[in-house]
Amino acid sequence: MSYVLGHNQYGKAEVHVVRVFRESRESRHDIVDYNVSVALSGDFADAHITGDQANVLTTDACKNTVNAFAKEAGDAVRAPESFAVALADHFVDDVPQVASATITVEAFPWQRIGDQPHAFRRVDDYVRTVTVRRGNDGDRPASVVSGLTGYVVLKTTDSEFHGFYQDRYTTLQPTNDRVMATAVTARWAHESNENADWNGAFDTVVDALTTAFADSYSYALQQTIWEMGQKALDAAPGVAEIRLSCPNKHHFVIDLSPFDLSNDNEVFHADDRPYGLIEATVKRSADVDMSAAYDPGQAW
Ligand SMILES: O=c1[nH]c(=O)c2[nH]c(=O)[nH]c2[nH]1
Repeated sequence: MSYVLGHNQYGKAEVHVVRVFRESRESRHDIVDYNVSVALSGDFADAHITGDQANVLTTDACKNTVNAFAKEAGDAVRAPESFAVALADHFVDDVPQVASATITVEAFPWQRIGDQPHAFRRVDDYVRTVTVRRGNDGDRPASVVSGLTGYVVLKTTDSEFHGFYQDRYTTLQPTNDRVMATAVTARWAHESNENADWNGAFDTVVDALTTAFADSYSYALQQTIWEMGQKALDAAPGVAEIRLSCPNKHHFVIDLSPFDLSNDNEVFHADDRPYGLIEATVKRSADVDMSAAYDPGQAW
């Protein structure tokens, strides 16, 4: 039998690097905290087929590159998007056998404590995410997808769910007043890989998502994420589409009648599983197809 080697990629995963920006010990410091993964494709078949490693840039060198770029890439390091673009450009432009690079970053947010110049606290509201993909075909500049995951939001009313399809397994009672909660995962694809203010653009989208969740009256989580996606596109003109993935974190009203207590949507069991999983993409037009930008490796 003869077989064919299909898509293959390799690199160092989860290089966790923290960069402190400081002029001196006394100056006001800033930090970024990134978990970076590198995946390279190209002329690497021999490494698999014959065991010849002549073309293999070691994953150890990939790790070293991430760490060195945390210093060398200057202000690009201040945003995970520009850091990932700098890394992708380096691997594709400077390592001849690399045909494409996918850089993914988890950026952990830190907040200054008060106005203290050197002290920070980790903020666990969400983890910011970035995927940058770059091929060596000049017509395909790096694509940039920003995002966040684990952003938990809840509203205590202004949420209804009724009028749904009934079959013989349907037992859910309709409601015109319920808690709605979710942990938002959102990823949005940019039209360009250049932005003078990636961090500001990220904050703009998060603010739009949050405000839309809070302000929209909901007849289903589906309707809410459609609102959230639209508001994000309204706020961020450079975003071509946004993908939302939102678990419905069910809150069930606990029956307190055995204790002669009323419960007018006051005491809930916060269930963790199973959960409804509601997902949607909101695009600027039907023609937008950004699928390759999200692909973890097969599309180039
Ligand atoms: O917002 C909701 N969407 C659903 O599709 C659904 N299904 C369900 O059981 N509860 C809910 N809530």
